[in-house]
Amino acid sequence: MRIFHQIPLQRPSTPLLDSASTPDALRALSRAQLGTLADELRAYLLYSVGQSGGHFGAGLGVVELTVALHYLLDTPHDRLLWDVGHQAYPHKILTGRREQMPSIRQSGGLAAFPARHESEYDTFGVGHSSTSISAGLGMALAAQQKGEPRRVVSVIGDGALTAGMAFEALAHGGTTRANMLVVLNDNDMSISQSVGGLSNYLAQLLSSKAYSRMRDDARKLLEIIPPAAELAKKTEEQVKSLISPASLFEAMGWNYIGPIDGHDMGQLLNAIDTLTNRPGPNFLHLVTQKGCGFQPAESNPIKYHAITKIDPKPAADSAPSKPTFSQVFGQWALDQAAADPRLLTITPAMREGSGLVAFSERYPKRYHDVAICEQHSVTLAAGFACEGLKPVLAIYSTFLQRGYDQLIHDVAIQDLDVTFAIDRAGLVGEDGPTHAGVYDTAFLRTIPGLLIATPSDETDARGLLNAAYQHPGPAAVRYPRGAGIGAAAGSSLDALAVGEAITRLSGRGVAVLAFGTLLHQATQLCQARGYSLIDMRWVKPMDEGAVRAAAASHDLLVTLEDHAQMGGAGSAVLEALASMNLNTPTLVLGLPDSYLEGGKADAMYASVGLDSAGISAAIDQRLAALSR
Ligand SMILES: Cc1ncc(C[n+]2csc(CCOP(=O)(O)OP(=O)(O)O)c2C)c(N)n1
Ligand SMILES: CC(=O)[C@@H](O)[C@H](O)COP(=O)(O)O
Ligand SMILES: [Mg+2]
Repeated sequence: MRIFHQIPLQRPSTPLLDSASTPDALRALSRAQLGTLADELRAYLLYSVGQSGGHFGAGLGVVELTVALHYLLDTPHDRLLWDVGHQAYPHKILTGRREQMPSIRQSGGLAAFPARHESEYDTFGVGHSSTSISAGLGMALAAQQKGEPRRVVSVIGDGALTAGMAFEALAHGGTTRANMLVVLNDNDMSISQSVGGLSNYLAQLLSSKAYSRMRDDARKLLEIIPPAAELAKKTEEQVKSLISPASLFEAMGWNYIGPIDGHDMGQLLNAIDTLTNRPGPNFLHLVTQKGCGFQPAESNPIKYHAITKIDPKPAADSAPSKPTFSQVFGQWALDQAAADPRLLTITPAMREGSGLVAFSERYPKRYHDVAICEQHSVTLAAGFACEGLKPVLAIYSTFLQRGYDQLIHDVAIQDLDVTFAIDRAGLVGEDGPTHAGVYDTAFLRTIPGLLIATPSDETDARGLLNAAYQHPGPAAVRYPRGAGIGAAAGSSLDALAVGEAITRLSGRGVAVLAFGTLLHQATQLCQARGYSLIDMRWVKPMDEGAVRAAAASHDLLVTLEDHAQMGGAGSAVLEALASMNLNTPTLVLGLPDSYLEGGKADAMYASVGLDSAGISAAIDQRLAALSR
């Protein structure tokens, strides 16, 4: 295998890859050519992610696997599913999208993850983890019911396998006769280091005698396994007797083979050929390296989970960057933890993104990475709260969707003291619709007793985190990806008053009621036109006094939020007005009832009229309509 030390800035020469522009063309190559093809694919992947930015280490780790799967399967007739989909760049390159790769994650470009509308080779849309076994099983059982001969392969990482949903699917699949192969891509990494009992268990499988024997003896056998289907059964038994320890997966009804080296093309081809031609549920355990073939990513897979695009001429002295909301939260957690020994933090596998690296180092015993287990993270917090501790769950808005029942049933009904630090609220940009945090206000505000705060800047983020934390029941603070306006967050542990809005500008005619950081898109307009600007701060409890006063003294109310228009804070204002029997005209500005493809977040907001110009135009239009 060729090892790279730098990301090529020039398009590499890839003659074999050029000739394999579709899976059909790939399948015309000889087995002996596949190693070279993998090297070229890796070179192109490095180049194209350098041009576009995006998910990086995971794709590098499945280059050989991707080649082997498309070589052996009759894709797209046979179904190939990628869990999460952040490792699917090599798959996109091999399935006719190579020339578009530099556009991935950009407006009008390729989607960040497999997407059914993008290609017939993308059999299942993803972004969130741990869905591939369930969806693959559904496809395999459908093929059975329809009497269609079809192979189904789901590729899942060791991180994604930690989720309960993956185990629900394994438990079901093992009891069926579905013709399906699950490939476990075990690189001992999630975004951070893999954690938990499953990770320990997989490590045990690797260090078992059987694996050592495989490395010493069975490699030769695997290399000579005849691929023909009629010999599959026999060779499989031979392989199993040599390299398969009794495993949890076997106990669940899966025919487990492995672990084998996921970068060894010969072993991969033989094992996949054998197992995709064997009826019933099969499970292949691969050992791979995240970032494989790119030395800096091999040494630091956390840093290279995803990268920004390579700037060929980086600015000499760029201004110091503003802290992100995640960093503001991380600093707040450190400060609050120093003041209150009851505080602990929980993350479902998003330590880096949530700003908790320093906390995990400073307070290792009060820090809990529960792996990709959002449901568990919510109920775990409930358990801590029952014992008088003060759990703070840092969770992305989009991933909290997974823990909705737990939030209602385990936390809110029991009025437990859990603080939800909801990161990535609003549009997240390049990751696109699967990761948009634009539904949380709607699904949270229907839950009795749960407080919801929407800071407009860093200072308020801190003050509202303090308020949520000091509130003796469940409370959520939602804030967006990236940095805000750069307001000083300070070091105060003082709470902002619960349910109190603040008037930022007092004016006439129009009152903008803003929830969250989009407030700043309206500031200039309000100043220029003499409108009122009210920072609502809380969706729940809503400051009804402020709404009533604004309604009484303005001709038009405008609500503004980085959330779905339907069911969001604007809807809450409309409900408040109705309950107060007020009928002041109200314009609700939020995200439309559609899925927005990924791009730069600012441009995405602008495209739906949620930038200064769009807000101004919408207000003018409504004022004109009112004056008719
Ligand atoms: C439900 C859900 N929670 C969290 C994430 C964020 N996330 C994306 S990739 C990833 C790590 C996945 O690890 P693994 O499946 O082992 O793949 P690897 O990156 O190691 O190849 C996480 C936590 C997600 N996409 N979906
Ligand atoms: C695939 C996935 O879910 C994560 O890798 C996600 O892309 C991280 O997003 P942030 O960059 O916002 O942390
Ligand atoms: Mg992994």
